[in-house]
Amino acid sequence: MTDHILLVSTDKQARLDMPEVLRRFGFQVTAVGDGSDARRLLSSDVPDLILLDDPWPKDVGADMMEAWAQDLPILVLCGGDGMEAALQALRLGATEFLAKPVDPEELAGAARRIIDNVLLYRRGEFYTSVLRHEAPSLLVGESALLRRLLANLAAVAATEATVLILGESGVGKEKVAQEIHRLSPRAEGPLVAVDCCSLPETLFESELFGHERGAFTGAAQRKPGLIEQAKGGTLFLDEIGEIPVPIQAKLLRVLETKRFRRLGAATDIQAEVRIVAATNRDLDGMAQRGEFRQDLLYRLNTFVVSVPPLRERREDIPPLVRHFLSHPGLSQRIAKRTSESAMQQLVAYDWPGNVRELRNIVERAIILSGNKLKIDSEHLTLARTPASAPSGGVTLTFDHEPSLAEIERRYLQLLLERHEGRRSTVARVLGIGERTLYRLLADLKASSEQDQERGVRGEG
Ligand SMILES: Nc1ncnc2c1ncn2[C@@H]1O[C@H](COP(=O)(O)OP(=O)(O)OP(=O)(O)O)[C@@H](O)[C@H]1O
Repeated sequence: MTDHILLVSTDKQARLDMPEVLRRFGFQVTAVGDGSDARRLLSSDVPDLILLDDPWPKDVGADMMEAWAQDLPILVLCGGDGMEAALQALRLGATEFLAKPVDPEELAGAARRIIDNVLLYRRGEFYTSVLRHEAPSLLVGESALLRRLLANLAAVAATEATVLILGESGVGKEKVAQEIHRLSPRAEGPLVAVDCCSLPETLFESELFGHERGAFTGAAQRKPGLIEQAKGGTLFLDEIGEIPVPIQAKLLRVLETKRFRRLGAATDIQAEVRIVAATNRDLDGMAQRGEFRQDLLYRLNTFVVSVPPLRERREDIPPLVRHFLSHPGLSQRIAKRTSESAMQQLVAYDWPGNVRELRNIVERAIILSGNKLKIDSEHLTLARTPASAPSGGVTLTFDHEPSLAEIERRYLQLLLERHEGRRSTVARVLGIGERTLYRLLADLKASSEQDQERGVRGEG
C-alpha cells in the first residue's frame, strides 16, 4: 500500500516540486497551503506522515501542531535560519527535522524511516496490549458480575483516571488494584501499595511524601517517599478512609495538581503516579461527619469500582476453590478435589468474610484432609452464618486466673472468629477506631506466635 504524505507549505513552487520528487520514491502526496486546508483534509483522510515546510502557515498554531503530533509523525523542513522554528516544532511534538535545501533522496529516506518506525511502534503497542489482555486475569471467577467488573477495569486501566475501589473486607480490592496496574500503560512501572491503616499517624506524612535531611529530629538522610517510589507506576492507597484528616488535604493537592513537597523541602516535585485507592468504609457518611474531606471524596469519586460480595456471585465459588486448591503454596503439591457435597456446601454458604474467608477455609481443608485426595464436608470448618451466630453474650473460660492482657487477647480472637475477620465490624463492637484495632491485632499476632495454644476455648 502506498504511504500517504500530507505536505503543508506556503511555498507554491514547493507544493508543485516536492510531491513530484516524493512520488518518484513511491509516496502518494497531497499538498496544501494553509492550516485550514490541512485540517479539512485530516478530518476525512489520515496520512502516514505530515511534512511541514518552514515558514509554516500563519494559521498553524501551537495547539494545532500539538494535536497533530498526538496522532501522526511530523517531519519539519526548516530554512537556513529556521533553527528556532525547528526547535519549537520539536518541543510541540514533531518527530524530526531536516535543514533545507534537502536532497530528494535524504527526504524520501527520512520519510520512509519515520513511517516504518511508527508502524513498528504501533504494532508493538498493539501486541503488548493484546498479550496483556490475553494473559489470564489475576481475578479468578466466571460470574457475569465479575466479567462486567473486568470489562470496567480494562476500560479504566487504559486511562490515567484516579480509581476508588469499594467493597467489603476480603472481597479482592487489592487484587483489583493489581489488575488495574497490570492492564495499564504503567504496567512496566512499580506498583506501590500503602496500607493506610498500618502506617502510624506520626510517620504518615514523611512516609508518603518523603523528607529532606534535617526535616525533623532523626531525619539524618534525605528520603524519597512512597509517591516517589511509585514513579512511572501506580500508588495503591489501601484503606484510604484511615488517612488522617491533615494528610487528606495534602493528598488532595497531589490529585489536583500532581505536585507535592518532601517534608522540609523548599520546592515541589512532580508526582508521576497514577493513584488507585480502596476502602470498605462508608466515605460518604464519614464526609458528612467531618471525618473525611468532602473535596477529596469528590476527587476520588471520578471512577468508582464496586467489587460485589462473594455471596452475590456464587458462580465464582467453584473456580475460586479450584484455584486455591491448585495454589502451590497451599496445595502441599497434592492435586486435591472436593466432593460434590462439599462443593455444594461451599456454594451455599454466605461468605461474610468473602474471598479471603474462602481461601482460609480451603487452606484449612487441605491440611485437615491430610493425605486424602478428596476434600469432604467434614474438612470444612464453616462458621455459623451471621443469622445463627450468637449476637449477644460472651463467656470466656480459663483454667487459671487470667491476666488482663490474656482476657483482651482471647476476647479479640473470639470477636474476630465471630465476625469473620471483618475489622470494621470488630472495631465497631469494641467501640474503637480501625487504626487502634490494627495495633491490637499486631500485638495479638506477635503474642499468638509465641502461644502454641491456638483457637478459642470458650465462647458464649
Ligand atoms: N477474584 C479473585 N481471584 C483470586 N484470588 C482472589 C480473588 N479475590 C480475592 N482473592 C484473594 O483473596 C484474598 C483477599 O483479597 P484482597 O486482599 O484483595 O481483599 P481486600 O478486599 O483488599 O481486603 P481488605 O478489605 O481486608 O483489605 C487475597 O488472598 C486475594 O489474593
